[in-house]
Amino acid sequence: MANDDVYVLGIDQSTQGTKALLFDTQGKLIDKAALPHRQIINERGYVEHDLNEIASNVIGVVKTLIDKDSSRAQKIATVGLSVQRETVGAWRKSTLEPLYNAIVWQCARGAEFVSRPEVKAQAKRIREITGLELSEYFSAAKITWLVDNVPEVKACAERNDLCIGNMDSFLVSFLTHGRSFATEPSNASRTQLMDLKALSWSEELCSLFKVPLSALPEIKDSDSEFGFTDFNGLLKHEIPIHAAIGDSQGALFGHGCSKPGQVKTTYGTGSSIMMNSGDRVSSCEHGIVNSVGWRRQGRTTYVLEGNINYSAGIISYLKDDMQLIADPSETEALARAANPNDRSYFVPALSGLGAPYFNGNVRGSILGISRLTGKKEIVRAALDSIAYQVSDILSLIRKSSDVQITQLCVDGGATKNSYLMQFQSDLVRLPLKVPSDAELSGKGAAFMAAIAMEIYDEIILDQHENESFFEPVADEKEISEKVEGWHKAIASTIEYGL
Ligand SMILES: O=P(O)(O)OC[C@H](O)CO
Repeated sequence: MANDDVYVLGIDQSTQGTKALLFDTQGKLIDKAALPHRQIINERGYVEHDLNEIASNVIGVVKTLIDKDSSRAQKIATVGLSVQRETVGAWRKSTLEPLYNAIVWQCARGAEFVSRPEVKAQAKRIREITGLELSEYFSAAKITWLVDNVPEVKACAERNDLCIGNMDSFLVSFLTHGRSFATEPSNASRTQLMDLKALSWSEELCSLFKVPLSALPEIKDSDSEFGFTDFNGLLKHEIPIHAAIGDSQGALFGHGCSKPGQVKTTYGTGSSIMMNSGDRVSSCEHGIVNSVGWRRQGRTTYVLEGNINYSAGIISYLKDDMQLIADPSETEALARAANPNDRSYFVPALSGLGAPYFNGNVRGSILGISRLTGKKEIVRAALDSIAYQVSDILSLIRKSSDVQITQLCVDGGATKNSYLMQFQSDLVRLPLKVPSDAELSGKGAAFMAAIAMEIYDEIILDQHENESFFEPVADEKEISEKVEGWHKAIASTIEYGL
């Protein structure tokens, strides 16, 4: 088959849904399909996903693409998988039958275990081994919960019939009908079970978190051949799954941030701010963690990352809960029309504050209101809070690394808001690059697979079309006064919350 007659597939299995993206040999996105899945949330706030529903959606999105043009069934040459991170499942090795729903990254059910004194006493050691703060956010404590609460998990472990893994290894198992069971370091580094330098499972941590080591997948390079699939007969032939990556790292790769010092921010419900930190694990400030970006052809790229609990999600809150707006697109005009003399701040601690404050008890606030403060000003303060939080994390990343940052690449729905993008650029004093393509995570996975298969040349990572830029223009003194006000607002909110 001539190389100009092939397509590359990216699967983006994220928290809210599953997408299939089809790229041509020039790397142009030619079609996509998406399916949502249920968010299963119980009265205790535990968050789960049905693994069978997700597996069937992966097939469903590929089917939609094939149904539109059946010639695609023989032209797709490879697939890369990008997945929500930390979410973890357990299934039978022999039948692939899930033993429980996947426990989603947002789910705090591991909190009791990580707060036990004997576990907390290991926090420093855990950080030394994994680069991560001890937290129920990562997969390890979620697995502990599965082992302690789902009898079949223990029983299958005893019979050597257990697989435990993140969404990448689950999909690899499912798509290859159990012939492969493998993960890679960008996902494994978010489990809190992987030795960040050795890139292997830590026996010490598996024992601490009661994780049966033999049930964990093999850790391969991110651009390895993970096995072959024909998507349950949808394709005319089996194709190699030639990349797997965590979605945030996939977006970094999709942005083309392949050099140290390159940074991206994703504006989702929360935000991940991530910098390529090169081939070494850096020492970093409290609030920032080290993870693996990817390992390709035997070479590891590390990243520094900070996460915000509530960033662009505040726009949905304005719409659904406060009912101040009918549609997110209204926020830009409202913010631009806001009174410049209004000094109100919106601290969006709707589910506590993440990095760098890490305070789960604090509740949100709106401060500094006056007769100047109305709907427009509240909307602007909410948008500004997104940019302030990103800027706080970026300051920590800057302190953690001596590599100079020269640009911030951004993605996610909120990048359409040019008021927000301009304010972000003014705050971080960096040019912002907004790509025209919205699907950075799936693109990153697809491109990684296609480069590994020599369908694309590495140079494709630097080729972007129709991107837009924002340059810092605001007066620096004015910005630093605003930032000072923001930090006072945060401090007062935390004081009240405690
Ligand atoms: O599915 P997303 O895009 O919300 O990303 C989830 C992250 O990977 C969680 O760490």
